[in-house]
Amino acid sequence: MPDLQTVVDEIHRELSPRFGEGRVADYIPQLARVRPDRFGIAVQTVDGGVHLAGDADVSFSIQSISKVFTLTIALGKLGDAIWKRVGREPSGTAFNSIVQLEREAGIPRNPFINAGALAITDLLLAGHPPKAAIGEILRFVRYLADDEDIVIDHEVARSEAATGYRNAALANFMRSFDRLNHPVEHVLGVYFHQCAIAMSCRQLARAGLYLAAGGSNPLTGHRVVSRQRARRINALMLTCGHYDGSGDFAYHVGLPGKSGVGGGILAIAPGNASIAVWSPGLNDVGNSALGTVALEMLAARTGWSVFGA
Ligand SMILES: NC(=O)CC[C@H](N)C(=O)O
Repeated sequence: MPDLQTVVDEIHRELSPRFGEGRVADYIPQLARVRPDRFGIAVQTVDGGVHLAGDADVSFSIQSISKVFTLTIALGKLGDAIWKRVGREPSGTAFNSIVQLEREAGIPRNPFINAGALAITDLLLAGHPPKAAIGEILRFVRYLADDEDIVIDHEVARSEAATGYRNAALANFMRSFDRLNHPVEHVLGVYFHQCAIAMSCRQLARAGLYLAAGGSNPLTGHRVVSRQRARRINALMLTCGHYDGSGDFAYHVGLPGKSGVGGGILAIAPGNASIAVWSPGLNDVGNSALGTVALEMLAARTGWSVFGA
């Protein structure tokens, strides 16, 4: 096993001529104006090592990566009952697709596509006004990362709401099948705020550590979920975490991962490390283009692919 800091530095150096590749999300101005040549990587190992390169301490919009954290909260509250509301199969469709919802009676394929995340957010609203649900999600992320400085970018949340016609359509459609218990505006409000959480690669890698370390955070000693639950969340990330690019991500990288349209990816090397990369340029399916390449290089050089070294 080569020295991890050397590996991370080499990936950063070798990719630097390609910084800016892909297409930055432009559906809201706050994402459209992010510099496309940003690149950060953070590797947080289960034994406490942290290896950073590039813009690893610059905050970005975690967007759909938040779906891992809301799924974890929902499982903690309701356990396997959540699977009545959302499936566990890859969708093979875009993250914001509506087509399967009609055929499948308003039950989204998995918790990582938008429709599935909205169903999970609806569950988190039980007994809470939207503000409290948002507070709970933020507190949980801070607890995971052991960092009270993580905040929500309210400008991003407002812009998401102003342009969120697709998400509103998905939520209304599910509501028409009686698959949401709370008002559509409440579900959307919470969802837009969870997407607007801003974190750096360093913070994100720390927040994901419980998934790499059998459900507890070895830095804080906190048990977050059971070993079995951590394994299962990783399985969902592997099969569904990159939408209709999940098969390709598994093929090239071989790690459970969750992408966000802000250009971040959280990847888990079970037993070894939690990894966050950020490069805002996206590929055709809306996943970070260079982020995926960086993780492919990391997995190849460390032998961390779950399919074998
Ligand atoms: N892929 C993503 O990161 C999607 C999140 C984005 N806020 C949306 O709901 O469309």
